[in-house]
Amino acid sequence: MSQGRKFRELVASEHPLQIAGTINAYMALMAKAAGFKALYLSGGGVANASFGLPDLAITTLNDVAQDAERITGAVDLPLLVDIDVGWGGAFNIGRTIKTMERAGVAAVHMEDQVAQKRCGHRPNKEVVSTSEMQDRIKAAVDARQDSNFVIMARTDALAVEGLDAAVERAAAYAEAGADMIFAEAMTNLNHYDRIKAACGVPVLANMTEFGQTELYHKAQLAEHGVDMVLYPLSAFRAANAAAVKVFEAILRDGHQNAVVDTMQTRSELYDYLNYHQYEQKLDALFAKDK
Ligand SMILES: C[C@](O)(C(=O)O)[C@H](CC(=O)O)C(=O)O
Ligand SMILES: [Mg+2]
Repeated sequence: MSQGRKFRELVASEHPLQIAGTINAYMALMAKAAGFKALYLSGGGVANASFGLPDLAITTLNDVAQDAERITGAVDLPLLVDIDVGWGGAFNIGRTIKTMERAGVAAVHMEDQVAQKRCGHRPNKEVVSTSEMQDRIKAAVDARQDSNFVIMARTDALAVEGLDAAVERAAAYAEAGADMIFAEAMTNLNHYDRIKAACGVPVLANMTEFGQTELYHKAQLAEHGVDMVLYPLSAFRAANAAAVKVFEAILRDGHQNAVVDTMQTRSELYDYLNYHQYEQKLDALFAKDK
């Protein structure tokens, strides 16, 4: 079964499907072990973590594809990838879709912001016209090889044009061929009901922290028409705060004893990596004559 098909089946069977943001392959292994069934590669995360850059349209297709491929190479769960605005015109978008499919990705989300995009939860966003975004979607749909590969359209319009416009856009994007809708930066639970009723396809809610949207319970979201709940950077933010504490403690104390208890142990690390199995294989392959 293709990864796209797996993703679609999960969306249909989980109410709602919770999707874990995993900044790299090792995080993906941990999210799978914790029980998540679908994973996410954040565009902001690639910019921040892999490049030390802000989420402001600085990273490119190849940057994101490389990180995506590292995750799909390590974990077999379906991966949703943030492709920002698709990185160009129709043929660029087509190339993006083909590259993501080749990288083993299940689904992508592409947004209706202008090329100089911003984080969805920051001020001064601008969106392209509805018809321009419909063209982006048509180019993406046309380029996919597997008809189950998921093209999700994200609308950032709520903050720019208001709810009615965002609802209309969601419907227009589904009509243009988007399989699913990412309702970005909603400020009320009822917004999801409106979007869902208008577009008639599965809807994603973004539970990113410190943004415009309250951190709702998954059951509340499901009651309001949400099919997928995204936690794009939750583990990344937590790991970052932990790292800062460790750096500060080492410099302050001259040793790391005060923070060792907060660390994942060597044996836990090895469990996630299946380390011992690799070692045993080495030993079996290259047995030393004693
Ligand atoms: C989902 C998102 O596009 C991402 O890149 O992870 C961001 C998340 C964030 O900045 O908190 C967004 O919502 O724009
Ligand atoms: Mg993003």
